[in-house]
Parts: sequence; structure tokens; C-alpha cells
Amino acid sequence: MTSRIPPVLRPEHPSSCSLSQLVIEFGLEHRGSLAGLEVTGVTLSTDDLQPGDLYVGVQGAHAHGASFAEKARDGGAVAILTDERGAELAAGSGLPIILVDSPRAALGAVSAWVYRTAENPPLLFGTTGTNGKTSVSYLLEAILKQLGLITGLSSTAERHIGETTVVSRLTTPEASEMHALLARMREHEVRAVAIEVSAQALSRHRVEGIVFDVVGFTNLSHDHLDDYADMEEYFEAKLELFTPEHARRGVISLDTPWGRRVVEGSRVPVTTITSLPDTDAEWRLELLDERAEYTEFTLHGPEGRSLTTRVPLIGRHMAANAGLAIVMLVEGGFELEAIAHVLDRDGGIVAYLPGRTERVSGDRGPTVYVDFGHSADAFENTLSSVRRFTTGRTIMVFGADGDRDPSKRLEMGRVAAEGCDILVITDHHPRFEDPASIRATLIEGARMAENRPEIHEVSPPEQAIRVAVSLAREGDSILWAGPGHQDYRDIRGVRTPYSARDEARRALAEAGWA
Ligand SMILES: CC(=O)N[C@H]1[C@@H](OP(=O)(O)OP(=O)(O)OC[C@H]2O[C@@H](n3ccc(=O)[nH]c3=O)[C@H](O)[C@@H]2O)O[C@H](CO)[C@@H](O)[C@@H]1O[C@H](C)C(=O)N[C@@H](C)C(=O)N[C@H](CCC(=O)O)C(=O)O
Ligand SMILES: Nc1ncnc2c1ncn2[C@@H]1O[C@H](COP(=O)(O)OP(=O)(O)OP(=O)(O)O)[C@@H](O)[C@H]1O
Repeated sequence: MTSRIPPVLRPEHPSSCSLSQLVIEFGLEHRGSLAGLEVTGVTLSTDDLQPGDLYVGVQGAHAHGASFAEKARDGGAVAILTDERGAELAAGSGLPIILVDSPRAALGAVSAWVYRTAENPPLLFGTTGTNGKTSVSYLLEAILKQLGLITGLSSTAERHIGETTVVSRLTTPEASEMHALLARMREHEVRAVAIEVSAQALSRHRVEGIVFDVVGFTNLSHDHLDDYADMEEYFEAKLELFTPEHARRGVISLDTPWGRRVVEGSRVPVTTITSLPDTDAEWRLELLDERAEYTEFTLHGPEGRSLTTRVPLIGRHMAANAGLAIVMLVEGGFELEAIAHVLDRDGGIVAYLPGRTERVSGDRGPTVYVDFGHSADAFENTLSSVRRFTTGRTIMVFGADGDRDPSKRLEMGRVAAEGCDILVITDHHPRFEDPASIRATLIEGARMAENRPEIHEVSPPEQAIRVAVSLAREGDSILWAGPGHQDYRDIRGVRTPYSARDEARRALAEAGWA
């Protein structure tokens, strides 16, 4: 049974940890008496605080967390762990203060200690890269389930503890939340966990205190250049996962040139995989059949080993994600033959990925896919797959995130225009930006393409999908890229409930194509 429960999960039966022991263990300085004080949890947000917590005060983008020390005390915090500046801010709260140089950097190790997540850990798989992290994580979880394990998942779309689903807030939760989640998973006898690791998570120490058994790298392309100065800095952030502090071994896709750079920079043993026919790697993915219902492929490995199976998703990139997941499992100790056996038994990988080229249309009328792609590389891959199954015209509906990397918008517009016959440019999450000016940049990008699709500018997206459906005929496909699984739109900081999948289904029904 699937139930939705609040996003910050704690162990149901937390154990108490002595704060005096904690400062001895980590060799930390403190102010105020810790005698007899015990903590049962850790948090860096008063919104998530529970009585008995150690509150960690970090310097944020807007405030220093220690300035909320009194709020933390009133909520039942036992002590605060912070830096020198935080200690000054928290002095009036009367809470005992534990001092560290960087509270964010200390958060993972301290949380691991409090939640005891290093004791008898599950098999841990971490995936990073610009596109495909969620997909690889879901595919890992699916195959692990088919192998008979109780599994856990932490992804942008959802977090899973066995069969329980929890809504996600961040792609990778803060370290305190991550360790609490792992502790909760242990209570439910989870034996293998797939975790999506964003570049931001690595830069912000969110996977500190975790050593993954296997980490995977999907690809790197232009994204998040509002957070990182350039591609080199973005790459360096990802490379951090391939160090002994975070991983035992790695599997690297060479499908983008950055993969080779990860191989060169990795400080843990790695193996490689590619889905490109003209690239050399230890594992090679050969596409056998591409259908609207599935993609079939053979994975060729070292010593003549191979496996042929299907992934219930469209496109070479999804087969590449599945291949990466399988090699990560092999590197994690599973026999390729055992994986092949369960996949044969079940007719392929049994996975449902919410909002990843998800088909929302029925048997009649245009085929409509809702996708989470929000970068030029994602558009290129999904559009080329959609075109392959489209006998008529390809119609693309998309907008771009406001207040997120504006430098990628022109290229998104260009790539979209290059790959479709009709383009409907609309709004996504405008946040605090003017949606009309975001659309103008996307249109400017679209006009840079050599291909000249028909371009429509339609706001808001509810209207845009209806225009796309009204233009479509039997045999045409509509790709609505951007919203994917999301269930809200962010307009001026207000999250309004909204589902592109439901909206697309409604638009089809209204057009008589229910
Ligand atoms: C830019 C960024 O990283 N922001 C993170 C940061 O918030 P902030 O620095 O703005 O926090 P702040 O408001 O200055 O407050 C400082 C501290 O005081 C605490 N506080 C604040 C107010 C209060 O009343 N009580 C309280 O405890 C805050 O929890 C925080 O710890 O610290 C918060 C944790 O306390 C994070 O949740 C928050 O992530 C935000 C939500 C975020 O959107 N992060 C993005 C950049 C991100 O990480 N994205 C990647 C996506 C990657 C992808 O698309 O592939 C991800 O992994 O999700
Ligand atoms: N291997 C791949 N190569 C290129 N594009 C891909 C690949 N896998 C998925 N995509 C595209 O990227 C979109 C997002 O996929 P997914 O959610 O798996 O990536 P992600 O890395 O988790 O993204 P995010 O960090 O934004 O959550 C998909 O909907 C698809 O359009």
C-alpha cells in the first residue's frame, strides 16, 4: 500500500546520545554545561525541530541559523552546534553551545553518530550527473526489488521506504534529514538504497557521513550556471562524489566527454559504460529495438558477458540509464547472471518513473508525453526519441524556470525548435521573474534554429496545452517538457497546486480524445 506522509522522517524509535560523549568523540569545544544532556535527533531548521534535538545553526543565504536559537530552545532543542559567529548570536538563548568551524560540514558526521547510520548500513548506491539521476535511481530500485530486496529511494520526485512513498523537498535532503531517513529505513529492514546526489548537495555537504558502495555518473551538460561560475566549477562539484570519503567504487558513463574527465579525476576505482557506437568503454550498450512501449538493448561487458533486456521507457538515453544502473549493481556485488535471470522472468525492468517521458494519452488521438526535462541536452534526447515514434508532426510545449540559470534559455529554445514541427512556448515556474520576458528569450533562441517550426506563444500553460491539443491530429505527438511529476507551480513565491499530467489529460478529454 502507498501512503503519503510528511517529508521529514525521523526514526520511530530513536536512541539517546550523550552530548558529553559527542564532544569527546569529535574533540569539540563547548560553552555551558553538557552534564546529563542527551539528544535524540539533529536538525538545521526550526520548522523541522523536534523536542530532544541538537539544533545546528548554519550561515544561510538570508540569515544565520543561530539567530533562531531562542525559537529552537522554545521548541525543545537541547543544545546548539554552531560556529563562532553563531555562538555570539545564540548566547542569549541560554542553550549550551558546541563549537565547530563549519557547522554545515560537521552536520553529516554528527547526524551519522546520533542516528548510528554507520552501523550495519544497507547497500548504498549514489547517482550524480546533469540528467538521468532520478531515472537511474528509480531503475536501480526497480531491479533491486526484482532481485527480492527491501529497498529505499531518495530522489527529486519521491522518497521511498519499502512500499511507503514520501514527498521530496530537495533532490538531495540536508545531511541531518538524510541520516534520519536512513535510520528510519533501517527500522523497516531496507537492505539497499538508491540516492540521487545533486551537485548542490556535494557543494553543501549533504552526503557527508555516507560512503556509497557504488556511485554512478550519467552525464554533464549546461545547467545550474547560476550556482557555479562555469562548467569547470560545476564539474568539480560532481567529481567530489568520486573520492574515498564518499564512495568505494564508481561507474562512469562516457556518453558525454565529461565522463572521461571523471575517470581521470576519480580517486576511487571505476569502470566505464557507453551507449555511443563510436566510443570505447568496458561496458557497451547496444540498442536492439525502440518502441513506444519499451526500449530493448544488450549490455556487453568484459570477458564476453552480456545481458539482453527491456526498459519500459522510450529512448536511447533511458536504455543508457538502465545500463548504468545494471553495471552499478554488478559493481555492488550482484551477479550479472542473477540480474539477467530476474529480468527475463519479469519480461524486463518493471519500473514506473513519474513524469519522465510519461505517456498520458490513450489509444486515440495524439500521443502526449509529460517530461521533467529542463535543459537543452534533455530536450535533444527526448525530442529525438519522440520523433522516432511519431508518424505525424511533433509538437513541443515548454517554458523555463524563473530565477534559475537564465544563461541556458536561448539554447533550450534553439534545441527545441530544431527538433519539432510546432513549438508552443509558455510559462513554467516564473517565481519572481516576469514570465513574458522569459518567453521572449525562449522565442529568441527558437529563432536561432536552422529548422523553422511554427511558433506559438501562449500563457498560461493550461491554455498552452489546449492550444497544442487543438493543433494536433491523429499520428502527431505532443511533448510537454518541464513540469514532469511536479504537483505545483511557483508564482511569486506561492506554490499553487498544479499537475501538468492532469491538465494534459483534461485537455485531451475536452478535445474528445479521452
Ligand atoms: C540556496 C540554498 O541552498 N538554500 C538552502 C539553505 O537555505 P538558506 O541558505 O536560504 O537558509 P536561510 O533562510 O538563510 O536560513 C539559514 C538557516 O536558518 C534556518 N532557519 C531559518 C529560518 C527559521 O525560522 N528557522 C530556521 O531554522 C534555515 O533552515 C537555515 O538552516 O538552507 C536550507 C536548509 O536549512 C535549504 O533547504 C535551502 O535549500 C533550498 C530550498 C534550495 O532550493 N536549494 C537548491 C539550490 C538545491 O539544493 N537544489 C538542488 C537541486 C539540484 C537539481 O535540480 O538537480 C537539490 O539538491 O535539491
Ligand atoms: N541519460 C540521459 N541523457 C540525457 N537526458 C536525459 C537522460 N536521462 C534523462 N534525461 C532527460 O532529463 C529529464 C530528467 O531526467 P531525470 O529526472 O532522471 O534527471 P535528473 O538528473 O534527476 O534531473 P534533476 O536533477 O533535475 O532532478 C528526463 O525527463 C529526460 O528528459
